[in-house]
Amino acid sequence: MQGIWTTERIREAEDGLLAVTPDGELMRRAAFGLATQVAALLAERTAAVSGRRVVLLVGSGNNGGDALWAGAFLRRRGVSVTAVLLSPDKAHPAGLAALRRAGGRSVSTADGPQWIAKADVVVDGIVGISARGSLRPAAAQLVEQAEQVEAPVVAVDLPSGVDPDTGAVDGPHVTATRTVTFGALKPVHALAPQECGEVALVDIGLRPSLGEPDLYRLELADIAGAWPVPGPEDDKYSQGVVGIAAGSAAYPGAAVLASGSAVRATAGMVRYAGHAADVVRARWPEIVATGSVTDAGRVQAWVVGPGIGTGTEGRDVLSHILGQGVPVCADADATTIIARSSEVLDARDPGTPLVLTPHAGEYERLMGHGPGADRPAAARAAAKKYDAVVLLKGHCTVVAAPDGRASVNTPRGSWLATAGSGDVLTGLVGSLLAAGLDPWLAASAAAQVHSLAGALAAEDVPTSASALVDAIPAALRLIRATSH
Ligand SMILES: NC(=O)C1=CN([C@@H]2O[C@H](COP(=O)(O)OP(=O)(O)OC[C@H]3O[C@@H](n4cnc5c(N)ncnc54)[C@H](O)[C@@H]3O)[C@@H](O)[C@H]2O)[C@H](O)CC1
Ligand SMILES: [K+]
Repeated sequence: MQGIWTTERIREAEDGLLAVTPDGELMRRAAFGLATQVAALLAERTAAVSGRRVVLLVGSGNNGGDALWAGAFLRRRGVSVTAVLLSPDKAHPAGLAALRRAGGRSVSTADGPQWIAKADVVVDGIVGISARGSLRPAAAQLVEQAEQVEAPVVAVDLPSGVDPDTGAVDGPHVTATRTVTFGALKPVHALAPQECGEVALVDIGLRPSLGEPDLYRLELADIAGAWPVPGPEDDKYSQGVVGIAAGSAAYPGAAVLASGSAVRATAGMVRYAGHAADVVRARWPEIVATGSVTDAGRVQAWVVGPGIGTGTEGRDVLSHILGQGVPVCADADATTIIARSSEVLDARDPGTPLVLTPHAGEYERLMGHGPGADRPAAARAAAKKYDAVVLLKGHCTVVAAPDGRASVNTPRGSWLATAGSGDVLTGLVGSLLAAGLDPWLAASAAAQVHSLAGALAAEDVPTSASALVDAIPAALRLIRATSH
């Protein structure tokens, strides 16, 4: 799993490391890694490095210092380097001196546009982890000039104008082709993938001083290791039987999608219980379908909610399932029932794992306010309030556990914004809960498989939840291929 640390933790660790590292050494390590990445992009985009033109947008802090030192390193490779100084009198002195010694030039923001217009690559060294609030006018103007030209932007540490700890964007901001970050990933790198572009991590020896991550991102290899694969001694029961309580006679679709997702996700048995039994049975003959949850046989986990309605019958179904003493993934209508009358949760034995999968609107019903800009904090608050794992859906899905663990999913386009996509996700979560995975890991892995299947089903054109279900095996094959 990839570790992600907040800027506060990064700064603490950097201060510790700075105290034991020769003055300026950390910055030169960072800047050398940055220069290497810029040179690689020049070679990629213009088939040459020497003679190409790089423009540095330089703020008044160490982020600007990184950019200036990188400019000095690029000068050694024959690159023409021009630094546009936002605050000439506050630009990093040692970095600026190094750039000038190496034959680079510096200009004021007034001359910025003419140099930016001729750049092959623009380096955004305006602000890094000490950014506060939206970009100040002069910086915003420079960013707007850079966004107007063809040249790709390389962000130093993180794209300026994007909140380093939440990835929130408020006003003009850099959209980078590549972000070169130092020491460790910050939340922005996982929460704002469009603004960061491809993220390159430069090791500056920070990791040993960092301690436990604040956030995690599952790699495909982590999922490969977690996904249940039947062995010789397995049978249809031993891999975990998941029960699906979803849909109604009027709305069988959610039942078909959630059940289908569970069938595709694992080889274990899937039971369905509800009024859509005939439709589900016809579509998925593998499924043992009954008309009511009280008739359903033993399961190791339940999925409940999509299409069950929010009336007394839906509530009775939810209450019955919560009292079965097995992990439950409550989604859609079940979320609304819990938000309206949380005493329904009293049916749950303490310690019975519960996973809630709200989108922003359902989150608002659960919490009385929207998730806001800091989505890991929002998911953690809901996880604590409901003593449940909370999978907060969004472009970047965040999964938080009551113990504070939080993971950020890797979005792969927005193809999942299609009707029924949530039903497919909840079937995936339930299958992994039935297989006995830690509920936070189950929800985190399901979110990743869901987004991977979405990308595979879409192949860059709109897709549908049914196609998403059919793409689950391809997603799992891709994941398993990473572990060989
Ligand atoms: N510590 C190290 O040696 C290393 C640091 N690295 C790089 O340093 C930056 C963090 O540098 P810092 O000096 O703390 O601040 P910044 O350069 O990020 O920005 C502060 C600077 O920007 C101005 N500012 C703040 N908010 C805004 C805004 N909204 N609009 C415009 N300007 C803003 C503020 O006034 C300050 O002057 C880190 O990101 C790395 O790039 C490397 O990691 C190497 C080791
Ligand atoms: K930056």
